[in-house]
Amino acid sequence: MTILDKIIRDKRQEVTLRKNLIPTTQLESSVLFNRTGTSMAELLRNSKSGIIAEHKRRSPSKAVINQQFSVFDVITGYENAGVCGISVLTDGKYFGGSLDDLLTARATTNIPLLRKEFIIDEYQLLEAKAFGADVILLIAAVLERKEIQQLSTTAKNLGLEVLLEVHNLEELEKSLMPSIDLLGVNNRNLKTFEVSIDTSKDLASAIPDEFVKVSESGISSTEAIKELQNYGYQGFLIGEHFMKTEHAGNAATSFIQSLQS
Ligand SMILES: O=P(O)(O)OC[C@@H](O)[C@@H](O)c1c[nH]c2ccccc12
Repeated sequence: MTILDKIIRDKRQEVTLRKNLIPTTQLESSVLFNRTGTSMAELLRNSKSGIIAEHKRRSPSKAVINQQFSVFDVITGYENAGVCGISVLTDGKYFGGSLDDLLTARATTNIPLLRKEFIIDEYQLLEAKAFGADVILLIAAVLERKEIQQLSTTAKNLGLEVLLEVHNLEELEKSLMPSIDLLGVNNRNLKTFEVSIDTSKDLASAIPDEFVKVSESGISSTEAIKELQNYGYQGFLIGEHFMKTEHAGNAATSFIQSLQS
């Protein structure tokens, strides 16, 4: 059993419990439910740097990254750095995140927020909306085409943008559909944790132009970004490289400054 299989097995149990705890009617009565946010896809299309910075305390591949920061400080720092979007991990068991982190982030900034989660059920889309997300993640490695179709259509109807994540050509080919806004290539194999930005380069030409191309994971240099920009990437999802420093916001600031110079 891969780590990804374990995460999904646990996620199914968790979602069943959550559904019993908080009915959908309660999620729908959140003051955030009818909020219209800014489009992350649009910001990325018009940005020079295209950074999506991530709030990430720990991960199965790295254990602890940073447990000290407050969500408020990280989000404020990222906003001041000039990022296009912020990704907030909400999985508790493997990443130490929570929906409360998302809510705090929402209370802190108007920048588009991605709910970084293993989504397998429409209930999680309602949660995303109720806790202030603008974008949701769907991972092709754990979903069938039909599920991607259903979840992305529901997300769009809720006013959420959809970032679809793939790791190889097969996942990409099964996932292309009009209800996807952003196409993310994860440079990290979620089954083996191997990381290579060649994954983004190899898949670039197979991604149709209507999708905003996002390269995810393992990015730690501005050179890598410049290279990926030549392959048509407009979004760059960076977690560890910022979160492992003394001050995530300052790290993002100097990174974006050196990208623009
Ligand atoms: O910390 P990194 O290597 O910069 O990676 C960030 C982000 O891409 C990564 O956290 C991620 C990409 N896809 C995921 C799916 C689930 C959990 C986490 C992820």
